[in-house]
Amino acid sequence: MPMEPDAGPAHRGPAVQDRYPDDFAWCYGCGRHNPAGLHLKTYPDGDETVTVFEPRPEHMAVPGFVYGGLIASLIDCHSMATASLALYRRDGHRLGDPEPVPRCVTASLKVDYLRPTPLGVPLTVRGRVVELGQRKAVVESELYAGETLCARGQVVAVLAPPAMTPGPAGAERRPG
Ligand SMILES: CCCCCCCCCCCC(=O)SCCNC(=O)CCNC(=O)[C@H](O)C(C)(C)COP(=O)(O)OP(=O)(O)OC[C@H]1O[C@@H](n2cnc3c(N)ncnc32)[C@H](O)[C@@H]1OP(=O)(O)O
Repeated sequence: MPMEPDAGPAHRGPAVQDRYPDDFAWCYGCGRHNPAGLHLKTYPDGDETVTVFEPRPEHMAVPGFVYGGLIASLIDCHSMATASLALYRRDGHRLGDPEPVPRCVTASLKVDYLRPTPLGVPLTVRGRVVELGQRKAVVESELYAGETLCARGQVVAVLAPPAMTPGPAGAERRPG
C-alpha cells in the first residue's frame, strides 16, 4: 500500500519515535526515554520507511555475526513505527505536526532469517504497510547488511487501546 512521503525521498525531519507520546517512549528497542535502550529511529523514505542501526560487539551470536533476537527487535520496532506513521497519515497528519504519533503494540511478529547477518556493518531495515485496517496494520520489513537481504519480517501492529496506560512500574522508568 503506497504511503505519501512527508518530505520527499530524503526526509530530514523527526523520526517517528521522536513523536510518540512521552508515556509510550520507554521501549527498550526504540524508546527515546530509555537510557539503556537501542534508540532505534525510523524515517519515512518515499513509500517506505527506513531504520539504520549498527550492532555493537555485545549483540553477537557467534563471533562475526548478529544475535537473532536483536534482528527481531529491529524488525519489530521498525514495523511498529511504520504502522504508527500510516495511521497518523490516514488521520491527515504529517510527521512534524504538533500532534503526537499514535502508539502501536505488537500483536504478531514473524521473522525469516535468510542469511547470517554480519557484525561490524550498519544494518538497514526497510518497511511498508501491506494492509491497513481501522486499528490494525500489517507491515512487511526487510533487513539488509549492505546489499544483502538477511532477514524478512511480517508484523501485525494494533493501535494501543486507550486503557493501555503504563503500569505500576511506571515510577521506576524514569532515570534517577
Ligand atoms: C500496561 C503496559 C502498557 C504498555 C504500553 C506499551 C507501548 C509500547 C509497546 C512497544 C511495542 C512492544 O514491544 S509491544 C509488547 C508485545 N506486545 C504486547 O504486549 C501486546 C499484548 N497483546 C495485547 O495487548 C492485545 O492482544 C492487542 C492489544 C494486541 C490486541 O487486543 P485488542 O485490542 O482486544 O484487539 P483485537 O480486537 O483482539 O484485535 C485487533 C485486530 O488485530 C488482529 N489481531 C490481534 N491479535 C493478533 C495476532 N496475534 N495475530 C494476527 N492478528 C491479530 C485482530 O484479528 C483484529 O483484526 P481486525 O479484525 O481488525 O482485522
